[in-house]
Amino acid sequence: MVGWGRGCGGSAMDRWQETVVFTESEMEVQDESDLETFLQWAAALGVSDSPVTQSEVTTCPSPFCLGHSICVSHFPDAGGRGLAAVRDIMKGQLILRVPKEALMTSESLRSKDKKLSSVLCKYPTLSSTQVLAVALLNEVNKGKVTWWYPYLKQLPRSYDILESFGRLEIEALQMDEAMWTAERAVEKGKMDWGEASVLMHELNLKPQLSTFKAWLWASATISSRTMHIPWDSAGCLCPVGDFFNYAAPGEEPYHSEILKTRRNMSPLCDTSFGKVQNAGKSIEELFDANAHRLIDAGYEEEVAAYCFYARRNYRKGDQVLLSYGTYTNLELLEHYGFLLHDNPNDRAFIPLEPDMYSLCSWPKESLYIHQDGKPSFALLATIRLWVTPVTNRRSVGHIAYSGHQISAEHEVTVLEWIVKNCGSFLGNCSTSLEEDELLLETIDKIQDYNVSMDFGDVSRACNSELSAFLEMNGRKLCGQVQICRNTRSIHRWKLAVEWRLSYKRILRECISHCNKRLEDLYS
Ligand SMILES: C[S@@+](CC[C@H](N)C(=O)[O-])C[C@H]1O[C@@H](n2cnc3c(N)ncnc32)[C@H](O)[C@@H]1O
Repeated sequence: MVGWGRGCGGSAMDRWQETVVFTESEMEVQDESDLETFLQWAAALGVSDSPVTQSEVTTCPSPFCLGHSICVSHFPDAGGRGLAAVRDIMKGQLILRVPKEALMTSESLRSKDKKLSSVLCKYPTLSSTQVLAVALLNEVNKGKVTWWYPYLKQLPRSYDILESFGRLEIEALQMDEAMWTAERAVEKGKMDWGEASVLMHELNLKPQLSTFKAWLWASATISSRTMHIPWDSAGCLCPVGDFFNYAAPGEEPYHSEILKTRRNMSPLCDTSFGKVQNAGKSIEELFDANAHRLIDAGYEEEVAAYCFYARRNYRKGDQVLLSYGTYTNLELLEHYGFLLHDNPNDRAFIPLEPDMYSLCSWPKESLYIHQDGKPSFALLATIRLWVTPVTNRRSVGHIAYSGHQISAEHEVTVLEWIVKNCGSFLGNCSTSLEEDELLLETIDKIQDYNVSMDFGDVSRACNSELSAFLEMNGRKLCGQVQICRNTRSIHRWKLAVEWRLSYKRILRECISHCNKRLEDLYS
């Protein structure tokens, strides 16, 4: 348990600054009284679902409620701390409003800190995300005296985004594409930190707040919690608004496409999707006008607040969820440090012959397999052309491009090609799908760290992975082992194994999808 202000050595403040950022080996436990203090702080700033001014803020019915719609609650299987409906909520209703004064942005932090502002002016080449990371660490450096203290104490102590993955966790991803994404994220983190180090030194940050670990914390806070604002590409930290856990957006194609194009703007950027024309309307009119909007949330200039709306109906007690955007599981891991076991937007790629990529004009990223195992339109069309003799491709190209099979006989070749390639891809992985399932069970047992256990069931391939992992954490694998207690590291390893397993399951689905189609064609 993280001990706020307890234990010996150093001041309580030093320990807070250390634990808020660095605790890797211990369970995260949020203190209820801190949460209550934070919610009172937020309510005093006008964080509520009521379209009222700060002076009119009403008292909350429960210490963990904000306004009349939501309260902070815990959802162990769906994101941990989150927000629950305290009444039945209708799609489109306003559920939370966070005034601009309560948003933490680079601008708001700079404007109240002359030193930060003057030092930042000397480093105009830093990216807006680097600036926000430095400003955040600078705020943590102030300890209890910062105005943001109640909010900062609510931030997670550590994160599981790819940038924070170690060597073995990266290797556990197994697929080149994912390992490369993780390596790139780590390198980028190191580079960003290196570039900002001089500035942090100039700000006289405490040594523990200038380390790469501290940087990772700030960077992950920004990656997983900021919301889109129009005036700063780093986004803003939105107290209470950042307690909403994620639900994948619905499968409506129009919706998904738009979200996709907006995704690169900022994490949680989906939240400004579909802004309505608000000019000249009163606050009440604006809230009514939003009843039929599609979006979850966005910053609304006219009311100077971040406003959140229910994207569907909720029953009292349900978790109210937010769509941060359309993400594959790898993207969720990269930006948010979690994945969904049933993610409708997940996808898998199989290696194709180099010439196949140039065969059609579709981008490489469009040649994938959907989560339900169906090949994407572009992948299927590409394979249909590929298995066609070169001399015939010109004459049948238009059929392939239109998404139709060229002939039943030809389609058999296409489907057999897919089955064979998915199969050989799975066969080339260092562990099988079944071995990964078994390994996950073992990791679950390790996480139950009160027991000493037998690893007899783990396959040879997974056994070496398990040994390497335990050795890295100072334990030896010899039948019965004492359980390693680096819970964070185990959790990341588990995420990596879950990720590769979900990837392999897509390929297995693809094989059975193609086999079913083949049966139909043979019959
Ligand atoms: C914006 S915060 C949401 C609130 C967060 N649970 C908290 O306690 O502060 C985003 C983080 O919540 C977690 N999260 C959100 N949705 C999740 C989900 N559906 N499943 C698992 N974790 C989720 C992830 O750790 C993610 O990085």
